[in-house]
Amino acid sequence: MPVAVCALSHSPLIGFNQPAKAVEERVEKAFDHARRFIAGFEPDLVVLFAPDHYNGFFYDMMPPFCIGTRATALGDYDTPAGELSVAGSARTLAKDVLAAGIDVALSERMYVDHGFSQPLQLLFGGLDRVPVVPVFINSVAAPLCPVGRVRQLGTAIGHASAHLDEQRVLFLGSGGLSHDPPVPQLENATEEVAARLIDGRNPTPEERARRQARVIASGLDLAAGTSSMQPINPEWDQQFLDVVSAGELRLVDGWSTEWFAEQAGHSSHEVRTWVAAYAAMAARGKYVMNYRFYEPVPEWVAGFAVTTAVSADA
Ligand SMILES: O=C(O)CCc1cccc(O)c1O
Ligand SMILES: [Fe+2]
Repeated sequence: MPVAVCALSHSPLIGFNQPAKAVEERVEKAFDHARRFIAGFEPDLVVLFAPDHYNGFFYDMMPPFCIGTRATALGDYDTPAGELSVAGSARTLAKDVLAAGIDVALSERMYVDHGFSQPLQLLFGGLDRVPVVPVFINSVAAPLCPVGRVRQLGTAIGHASAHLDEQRVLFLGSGGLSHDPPVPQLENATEEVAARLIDGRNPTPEERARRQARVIASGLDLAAGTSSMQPINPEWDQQFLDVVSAGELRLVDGWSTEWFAEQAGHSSHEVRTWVAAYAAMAARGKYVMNYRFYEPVPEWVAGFAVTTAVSADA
């Protein structure tokens, strides 16, 4: 039963902010490579690990991780809105992961944002092109669980995936790497912002536009060197890719939550989605990262990486 991985950064600023033409072309080539890799693999199930940015998950009920048995994309920025084709295997995976002792939450009405919809759009051409199990990994709403727990979640999903009806499973991770976009934090938030983080579903179009304009502007500032935001950290990003490439995922158990934010910005926790995807892969046997692209793209507020991996014995 073959398995494969694709893990890549996302940025909702793609299509809004224009990096240098050469940069954009290199990223587009990386997307092309990922698309061809996936088309060649022909997955009959995609397990998609992604974060949320206070669009679908709020502090009124914030789980460390959650499997959606149904899911709807909200259509933030210019990503598509609508239902994902969630596979029945979502329920099986939730049951098996719980049985393995990992307390994953379950949602029959999961709302997801660009973290999920962008890779589905970019790699498959839409939200409903492939059966998917959406797995939310909290990567912004402090307090976060130890990253080692995310590794264990990935491991449990990997083991459980071996018993599904679907034969060809792609583990897809969406997020990271180093970046620090202006995502608000509950600690020292104003009353108004706190209310939005606790229960901010269904913002008015004006509210959403205002918020998105602020993030878009932050990318232009970062690129212009006029930002007070934490910069992208290419060294940290390359080291993270080295660890994943070497299959040394256990190292993440020693990485503190504070260390991520200090080194690579608050949103660097989105690499938790990579940890889960690669841990799932590792649970199915030794893997080889057969493609690795990296480029810092300040206009998109992202250390931008695209990787794929296959089983070592494939
Ligand atoms: O809209 C938001 O709150 C944050 C948007 C955002 C920006 C850059 C990179 C990301 O990964 C990301 O998610
Ligand atoms: Fe993100």
